[in-house]
This record gives sequence, C-alpha cells and structure tokens, in this order.
Amino acid sequence: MRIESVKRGTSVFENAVKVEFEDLGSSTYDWIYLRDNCPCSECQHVQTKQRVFDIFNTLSNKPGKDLETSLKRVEQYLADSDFQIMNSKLVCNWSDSHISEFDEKWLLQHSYEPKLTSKSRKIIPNIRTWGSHEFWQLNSDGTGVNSYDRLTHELPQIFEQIHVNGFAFIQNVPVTLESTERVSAAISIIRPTHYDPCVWDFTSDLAKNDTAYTSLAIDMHVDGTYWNEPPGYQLFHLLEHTNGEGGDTRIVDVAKILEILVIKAAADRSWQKTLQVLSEQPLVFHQSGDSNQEFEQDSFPTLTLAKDGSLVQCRWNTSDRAAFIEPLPRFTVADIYQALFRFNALINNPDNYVQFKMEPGKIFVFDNWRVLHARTAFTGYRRLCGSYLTRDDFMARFKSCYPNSHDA
Ligand SMILES: C[N+](C)(C)CCCC[C@H](N)C(=O)O
Ligand SMILES: O=C(O)CCC(=O)C(=O)O
Repeated sequence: MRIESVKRGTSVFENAVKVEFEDLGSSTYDWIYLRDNCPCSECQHVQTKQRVFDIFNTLSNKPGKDLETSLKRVEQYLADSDFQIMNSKLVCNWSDSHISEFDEKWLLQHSYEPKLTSKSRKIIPNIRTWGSHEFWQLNSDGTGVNSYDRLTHELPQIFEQIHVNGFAFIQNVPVTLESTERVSAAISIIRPTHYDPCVWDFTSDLAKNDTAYTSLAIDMHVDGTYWNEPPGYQLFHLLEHTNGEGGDTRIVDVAKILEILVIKAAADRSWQKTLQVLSEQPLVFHQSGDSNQEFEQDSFPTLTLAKDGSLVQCRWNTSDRAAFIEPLPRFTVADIYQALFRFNALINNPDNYVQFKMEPGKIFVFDNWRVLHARTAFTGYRRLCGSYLTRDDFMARFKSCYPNSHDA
C-alpha cells in the first residue's frame, strides 16, 4: 500500500488522499471522511462501537456557530494535515496532533471512490425464492426440521430458514400460549399491538372487529398494511380446530412473484407498466373496525424494491385496502387495476402458492414483508394463537450468528 497522491483543494470538501493497493488498484478518500471515521479509542467508543468524535461540532470552537464559521474552522483544521504509510497503515496527522491510523483491510472494505471490494458488511446467505414445486422440495429431505425441545440449539438454523426461505416450522411445541410465547421471544421481540400486548389468542367470535376473528375466508395478504411498519414476521400456532373443516393456510413467496414480474416486464411493455404501477403507485390501507382507533397508511406501493431491484416489502391486502385512490400522474385507475388483477392472478396461481393445514404443536413462522398468507373458510371451533415479531431485532439476532466481514 502506498500514497499515490494528496489533493489539497480550496474548500474543506476538496481535500483527499489517493491510496494504491498492490494488486487491487487505487481508491480516493476524502480527508473529511477519514477524520470523521477515525477508529481510535478516543473517537470510537471501544465498548459500544459508537462514534464519540463529533466532526460537526468538535472542530469549531463554538458548536452550533453559523455554518460558514464552522466550515472555515474545519478547513483550517484540515489544512495542515499530512499523510504517510507506516507499518502498512495510512497514518493521518491532523493539525491538532490527533493521529488516525487506517489499516489496509479497513481502507479496502470502506473504499468508495471507487469501491474496491464487493463484500457486504455481513456475509449472510442470499434468499432462496420458491413456488409450489420448490416449496415441497425444501421440506422433502427433512433437513432443517426444527423441534421445540432443541429450540435454543436450533435457533441459528431457524433464523437462517426464516431469512433464506421466508418461513420456518417448529415441531413438538406444547399446545399452549406459554410455549408459543417462548418460541416467539426466542426468534425476536414480540411486537405489542392493539390486538394484544403479547401473544394473541383468537377464534371466530369477532372479539376484535376484523374478519380474522370470523370463519370467513381471507385471501392472500400481509398483516399490518395500515401501519407505517407492517410486522416484520408473523408466527401462527393452531391450538384447536374441532367439529368442523376448512381453515387451510395458503402462502406465496412474493420474492418469487417479483422474479416472474421482472421477466414478463422485460418481454412486454404492458407488463413493464404493471411492474411500475406495483412498485410506484401508493395504495391506501386502513383498519377501522374499532371506532376508538382508526389506522390508515397511504404512502407505500404494493412492492417496495431496493436499489438493486430486490424485494424489500410487499403490501397487499384486499380486505384492508381502502376505497381512496390517488393515481400518480403517469398512471390511470385502469392501469392500476390491471396491475392489481395481474398481481392477484400470480399470487393465486397454483404454480406459485402452497396450501397446507396448520396443526396443533407445529408453529409456522414467516416473513410478513415477503410471504403472503391466506385462510380458507372454516366451520367448527378453531382457536389460533401467535405473535407479531419485530424485524430489526430478528435481523440483528440472525446476523450475530455470522462472523463480521469487517469491523463496523
Ligand atoms: C393476527 N391477528 C388475529 C392478531 C390480527 C389479524 C389482523 C388482520 C388484519 N386485517 C391485518 O391483515 O393486519
Ligand atoms: O386464521 C388464520 O389462519 C389466519 C388469520 C389471518 O390471516 C391473520 O390473522 O392475519
């Protein structure tokens, strides 16, 4: 590693140092970026790994002074800096005698101009999409059969299944609320809602004004479309179904549906518009059954996609979709309904979904942002319990099972 060049510009944001790495090429680092991210124990809290050095307020002698004065102060601070390579590290000598040292691994992992390594911060498995055929293959070899009595030991495997496949089953669970709570709390943090502060336990008695609390069929949907953040994960445990039939569960992998949509959009302009409508047109959802709390959300499309086009979140719920609609200028209501009909046809295509009957003692937990679920109508007495689980805490627990690809 060697310093290829040092650029001293006229403004504070025009100072940079270019570092050449033997066989990986060169990358440029802004001085302001390096000072902001000094990894030493004075600037980064050793235990909490949080930044302690505040570049916006520390360098200017009176935090909060006007912008120009602050930037001038930072400019003076950086102006007398010099850089060298010592012991295979880039050493930055700042004008206040503070020294920042960056090793080659850190510089490569944090490179941005250009980015020299494709490694993400955490090496976690990619997701695996499925349709009807692949789903039954996922479970045919019996691997990854999780059991309640091995819960703690099998948690990493359960986390991986939920992340990779979008769902997991846990067998031999005592048919109680307590064991359902234990499994829920092991997977993530139970999200309290107006339905229940912990594990909800319901039957078809309209205890809450929602069709889930009836014996009606409910088509494919995500729960919580009317919240800013739909529950990241959802867990079901059928406690009882007697003197009746039906109540089957259907699920579909929207990550798979997105793959199908992308292929269709690449081949057909009308499907391109369909994908645009699904990924851009916000729809309004509501939960208005209880007069003393009405939820409504109108900011999100059916498919929220990441920069790389992958699925972040699906919001689909025909029961909870409100009557209001506000087409974006480039879409007509006809465009929107054509897209919704097409999406509905895909999620209800037997090639794409699977149907099964939940059983007491077997917990079904799934990614509520990716996997839609439906219920067929039923007769008899049917009691279901379960929980909403927070997404960030699940991902944090899941990622903690994997080595750091590098420090923060
Ligand atoms: C799961 N639990 C029975 C507690 C609530 C069901 C909520 C159903 C609501 N229509 C939604 O889709 O969000
Ligand atoms: O009763 C069921 O099987 C599921 C009900 C449902 O879809 C829900 O609660 O979101």
